[in-house]
Amino acid sequence: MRTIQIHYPISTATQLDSERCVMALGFFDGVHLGHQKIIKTAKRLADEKNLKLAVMTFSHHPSSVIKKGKIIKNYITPLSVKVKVLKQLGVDLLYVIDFNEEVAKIPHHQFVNDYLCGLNCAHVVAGFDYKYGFKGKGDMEQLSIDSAGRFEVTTVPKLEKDEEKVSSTLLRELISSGKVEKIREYLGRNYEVLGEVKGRGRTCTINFDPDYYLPCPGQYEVTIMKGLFHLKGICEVKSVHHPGQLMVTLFHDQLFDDHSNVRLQWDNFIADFEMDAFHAQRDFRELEMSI
Ligand SMILES: Cc1cc2nc3c(=O)[nH]c(=O)nc-3n(C[C@H](O)[C@H](O)[C@H](O)COP(=O)(O)O)c2cc1C
Ligand SMILES: Nc1ncnc2c1ncn2[C@@H]1O[C@H](COP(=O)(O)OP(=O)(O)OP(=O)(O)O)[C@@H](O)[C@H]1O
Repeated sequence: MRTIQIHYPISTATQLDSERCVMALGFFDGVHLGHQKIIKTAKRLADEKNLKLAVMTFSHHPSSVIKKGKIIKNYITPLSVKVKVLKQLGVDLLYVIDFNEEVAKIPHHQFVNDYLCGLNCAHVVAGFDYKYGFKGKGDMEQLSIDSAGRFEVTTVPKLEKDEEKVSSTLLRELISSGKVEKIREYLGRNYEVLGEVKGRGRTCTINFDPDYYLPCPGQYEVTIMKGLFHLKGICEVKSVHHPGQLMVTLFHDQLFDDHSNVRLQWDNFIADFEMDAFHAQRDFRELEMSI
């Protein structure tokens, strides 16, 4: 997969270097099951048309520039992780737009001209609620008008679960309320943080990208994974903590080399420190016995 950073204004060189493609549009934080539906739809079309599969996303969430509603600064999948997941989904070209105030002011028709037609799109795929262009004035109906027949448009209908849109917002609400065990139902995988382990024996430190969106403070049952090694433990998320670092107490000695790359999987919220928010999926006493 080729990753192409795009700074404003988009350069003619980038446009001339582009390859004919089917392009999926969105921020894709988490690359949840709704996002996967967009990307898989685009991949099916790309395979049928023998074109490259492209994804266009942003370096950081538009809310941090537009400052409308909640400003999203931490991510379920920081960009480096999003790149890994998109590559696994078979994406050939990843366009990462440096979303800043100038980009936010691009009118919808100019965005289509310069960033979609300009990057050789034969077919554009996005979800039912995708917005683009200054003030978010462009929507999927407008996209067909703005295309002016230069590319085809596929709108993917809403993927719901329990009559609710599967969304990054919903995932953030689950994570920030400690309901990490429910993430899998919306993400298609458990919530995890990629990082480096330091220390041996029963306690270790995990260093990771500080851009990750962390669960609410409390104690969590976690699994540290490296290849076939899966080690269970307890991780404390403190309200004031070293950004990008977590301590884990393991049930068994770990012998990973320092700075080994590991995955920290969030299994279960056990309790917050006052023990008044307690909803472990397993009996806490049973868990205590196993430590
Ligand atoms: C080039 C471009 C410019 C945009 N400018 C704005 C903007 O000025 N205001 C806005 O609210 N959304 C803008 N958006 C849409 C945002 O990317 C984002 O989808 C929207 O703000 C939030 O949408 P959502 O909360 O419905 O997902 C722009 C999108 C693109 C691609
Ligand atoms: N549940 C869903 N069903 C269909 N399309 C979706 C769904 N969720 C997101 N999409 C589409 O996926 C692309 C990425 O959207 P975006 O990154 O805004 O995801 P989101 O989950 O809606 O995020 P947020 O909750 O922060 O608004 C867009 O084209 C959007 O329309």
